[in-house]
Amino acid sequence: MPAVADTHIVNRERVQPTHANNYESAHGGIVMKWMDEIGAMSAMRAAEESCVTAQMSRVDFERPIPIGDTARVESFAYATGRTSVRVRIEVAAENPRTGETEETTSAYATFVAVEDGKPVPVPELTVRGEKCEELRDRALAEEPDRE
Ligand SMILES: CCCCCCCCCCCCCCCC(=O)SCCNC(=O)CCNC(=O)[C@H](O)C(C)(C)COP(=O)(O)OP(=O)(O)OC[C@H]1O[C@@H](n2cnc3c(N)ncnc32)[C@H](O)[C@@H]1OP(=O)(O)O
Repeated sequence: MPAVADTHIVNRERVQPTHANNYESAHGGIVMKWMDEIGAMSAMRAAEESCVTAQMSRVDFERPIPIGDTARVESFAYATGRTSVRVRIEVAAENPRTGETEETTSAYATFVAVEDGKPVPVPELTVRGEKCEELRDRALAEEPDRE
């Protein structure tokens, strides 16, 4: 049975001029693509199945990520439904020389486990350890209302 900690994924992308908007920082659509990809990996760990993106909500672009910085994209699954997995995704700009970070972007996303394009049940997500419980509880408390 997968646990929240098993779904934690971190990836880094160096922001290159080809990723940029007209303001010398990462294009929002590119950041969202990175978030979608890493979030999907967390969902797949939780679902033990292939997953597709059903919803990306409350994408907050709080700070830009300048060209030359590293985008550190981090995600974890915090809840499951019958066939869906809910994932928290956070991005920080990281100075590659010092490792100093600043939070820039975040979102909540729902992925659905599929087989041949049809939703399939996911296992229960367990939570072990105080830190994971805290992350799960905060995501549940702060996630946007679901319809
Ligand atoms: C060789 C190996 C390679 C491995 C490689 C690994 C690499 C790893 C990197 C991959 C990285 C990819 C990352 C990009 C991922 C994409 O880009 S996926 C492409 C974009 N997404 C799509 O095309 C999905 C299109 N939508 C659909 O196909 C269908 O709407 C869905 C999502 C399958 C749902 O089907 P449906 O028939 O509506 O399902 P339904 O039975 O009504 O509901 C099923 C569940 O979905 C939920 N749901 C449905 N719609 C929504 C919604 N809009 N919002 C929230 N929840 C919803 C329901 O609440 C329900 O949840 P549960 O109560 O079961 O938990």
